[in-house]
Amino acid sequence: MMLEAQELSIGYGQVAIGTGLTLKVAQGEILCLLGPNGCGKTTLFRTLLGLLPALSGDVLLGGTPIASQRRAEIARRIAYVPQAHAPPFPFEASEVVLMGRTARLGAFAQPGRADRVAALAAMARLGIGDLACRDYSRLSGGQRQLVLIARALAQDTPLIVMDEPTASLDFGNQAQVLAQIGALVRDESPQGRGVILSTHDPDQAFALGARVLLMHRGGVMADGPAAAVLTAANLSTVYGIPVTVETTGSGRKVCLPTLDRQVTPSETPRAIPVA
Ligand SMILES: Nc1ncnc2c1ncn2[C@@H]1O[C@H](COP(=O)(O)OP(=O)(O)OP(=O)(O)O)[C@@H](O)[C@H]1O
Repeated sequence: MMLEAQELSIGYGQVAIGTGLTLKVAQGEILCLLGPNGCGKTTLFRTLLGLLPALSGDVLLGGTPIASQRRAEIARRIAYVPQAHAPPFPFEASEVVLMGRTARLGAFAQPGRADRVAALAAMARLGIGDLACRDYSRLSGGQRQLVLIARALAQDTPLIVMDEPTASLDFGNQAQVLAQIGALVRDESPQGRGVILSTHDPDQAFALGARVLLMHRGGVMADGPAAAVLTAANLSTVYGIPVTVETTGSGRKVCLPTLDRQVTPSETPRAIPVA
């Protein structure tokens, strides 16, 4: 299963947020999307999932344009972990996870016992079995994020798209979730799963051994292995601050902003009017 986009333009109405976006991710791969606030990562995800129409270009899921696929069909191929928000209605956390099973069943189908078992197993795997009966709307931001990741696991798809999956997690849970993402990609079905995630922490791309797509000024600045894309020069250009990339004693690369030589904050990209 492969998700790919060719020369995609993304945006809202007549206003393009990004253009010329070409990317692909296959099972067994992690693609890490990095770019400043407001550069269009969430917009790109919503377009890749068929939730927002592309302004131009195609999104192919399993070789077929996503616009021609039914929602239940898409939900069997790709799960989405959005940024966690408080929902307007109270649900038990396990019911939220169960929605991952319902999504793949299609309209009117009811989840059965096997679906409930799968939902609880996904929660147990992420170490949040004890949250099953808690009111989701009263969980902390980080607990909600873990519930949404469990929902994606329960959906059991070959591809998962995660929008800043570690954003509201504490230090320990960030490491736990990164380890889970690594495991998901490696040890599931023979081909593994594919994951696309966005993050504001370039070190995570190194930790995951991910391929990186670096967004800048409405386009793709670079796409390739983390070590090739996350150079001091590229990071300094994209984020507008001096950055060095160093190697730790254990051999992992880390990115360090130089705090005493701050230049201008990275500017919020302006929308590109469609001609
Ligand atoms: N529904 C909408 N209608 C019009 N413009 C929108 C809408 N949603 C987002 N935008 C604009 O699109 C641009 C890209 O937003 P998006 O949320 O995709 O960025 P992002 O890279 O995910 O940001 P962050 O890193 O801060 O989460 C922003 O300028 C934002 O204001």
